[in-house]
Amino acid sequence: MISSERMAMVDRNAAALGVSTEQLMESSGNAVARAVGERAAPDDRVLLVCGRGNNGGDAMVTARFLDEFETEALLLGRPETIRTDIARENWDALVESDLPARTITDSREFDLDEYGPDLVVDAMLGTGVTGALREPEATVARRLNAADVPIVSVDVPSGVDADTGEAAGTAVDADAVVTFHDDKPGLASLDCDVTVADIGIPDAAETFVGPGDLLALGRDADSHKGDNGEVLVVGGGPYTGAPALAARAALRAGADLVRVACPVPVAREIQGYGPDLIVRGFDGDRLAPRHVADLLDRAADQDTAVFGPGLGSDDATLEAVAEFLAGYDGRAVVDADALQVVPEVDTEAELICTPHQGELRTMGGETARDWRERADLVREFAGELGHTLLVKGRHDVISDGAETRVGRTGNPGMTVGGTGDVLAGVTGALAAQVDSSLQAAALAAWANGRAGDAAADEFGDGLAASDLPDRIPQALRDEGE
Ligand SMILES: NC(=O)C1=CN([C@@H]2O[C@H](COP(=O)(O)OP(=O)(O)OC[C@H]3O[C@@H](n4cnc5c(N)ncnc54)[C@H](O)[C@@H]3O)[C@@H](O)[C@H]2O)[C@H](O)CC1
Ligand SMILES: [K+]
Repeated sequence: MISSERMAMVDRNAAALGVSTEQLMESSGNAVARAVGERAAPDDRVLLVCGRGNNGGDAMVTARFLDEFETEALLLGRPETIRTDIARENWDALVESDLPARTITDSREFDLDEYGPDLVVDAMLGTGVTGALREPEATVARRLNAADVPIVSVDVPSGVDADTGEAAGTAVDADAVVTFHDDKPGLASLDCDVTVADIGIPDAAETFVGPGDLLALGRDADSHKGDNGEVLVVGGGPYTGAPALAARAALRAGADLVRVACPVPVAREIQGYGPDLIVRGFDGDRLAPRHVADLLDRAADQDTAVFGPGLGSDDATLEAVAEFLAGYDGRAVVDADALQVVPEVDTEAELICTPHQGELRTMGGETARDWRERADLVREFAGELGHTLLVKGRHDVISDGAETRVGRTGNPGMTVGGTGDVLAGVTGALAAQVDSSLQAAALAAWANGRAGDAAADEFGDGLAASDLPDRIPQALRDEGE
């Protein structure tokens, strides 16, 4: 099963791998033609009702594969208003090839008897539908439903939400659906025959994080709690730079407000780094259990907490981390020494743990040289922990026990100290902006690696962790093909 949001991501990732949407449309249209071929008799009249989006584009391709039938393509709207280049090219190809193709702009022009079809292909709207069908689609759908003619829908019956199976108004009552790549959650509840067609999307488009995953950002902006997230970084003690790196990275990854909680001496030093960070020190030179109540208070107003950068591994510090997590029920990123308390702690919090392979072993997890084997081990361990794991390596493996993604950006120069702190900060910021922890962690690993690659272009193996944060914004942008 795949949601429409994820499908759009996979589609974009496939294009980044060199499998264009145009190629996918060709396969989709071909698959629909095969399904029609199985249902139609020779000389049958087949009417393809095409909308102006890519769903319609699929059926325009289908028309080229159905020349043994009496096929006619009907476009709802003027060709100039076709919404995508690839759909328009497929329409133009029909017209140029002198294949039967007509357009109507007004539903009053739609008279099914005029075509007398033995079968109708419904390609008015696919996953791009929002709300109730508008005109002329709504009237056309009603007339198709009223006629006694079999309907094969492309991807999803027009007007139906592929995620829920619901329709906000009239929707096509399909006899069969040819859906692409994977089954859609909304189709099961419909009374029709569903065929899933392989359209040649490589597995890599789902497994490897890519530019398509950026679609998780900035969508549904209205539905988010705080606009772009508030992050609390808890770190510092034996190390000063770590919490500052994480905090700066979180800002660059789009968090609106980043607060740092750290020992007073560390706070003084971080404040010297500039005006962007809101730093508040706690007494002493290490995190200790006496600080926990105040931290829980502060964390309650944040979207995410980032725990670990530079905290060290004093017994009292680890005890404080465990106490914090036991009392916290929000979303938190846990990194570095703080990771070792995770397996023992009983928490309501939703954690994203970012160990390297050594830290993973300390947590009780197993690892393997081969990334595919490692991905299986990480998925099992994430399932046992009940948290999301982002295991760093040449291939970063991200899993929540159910789904697994792999990030393959980055370079050997990134083994320098501090790049993990940057990643923890980016993860915290993205976890404050994206609904799914898995998605946030996957995107963070990918963007951090890209920032590292951009830094390596300039500095080679001499790159420093502090080169990364300012390269995060570009790394979170889709530069297109
Ligand atoms: N995902 C893939 O890998 C592939 C999918 N393909 C097909 O493309 C469609 C989705 O195409 P898209 O252009 O995004 O959207 P639609 O064709 O569904 O809609 C187009 C257009 O319609 C307008 N619209 C939205 N809501 C309504 C409404 N209620 N009434 C009228 N008009 C409406 C809106 O402007 C939309 O932009 C997918 O289903 C597959 O069939 C490709 O083949 C490539 C591979
Ligand atoms: K459709």
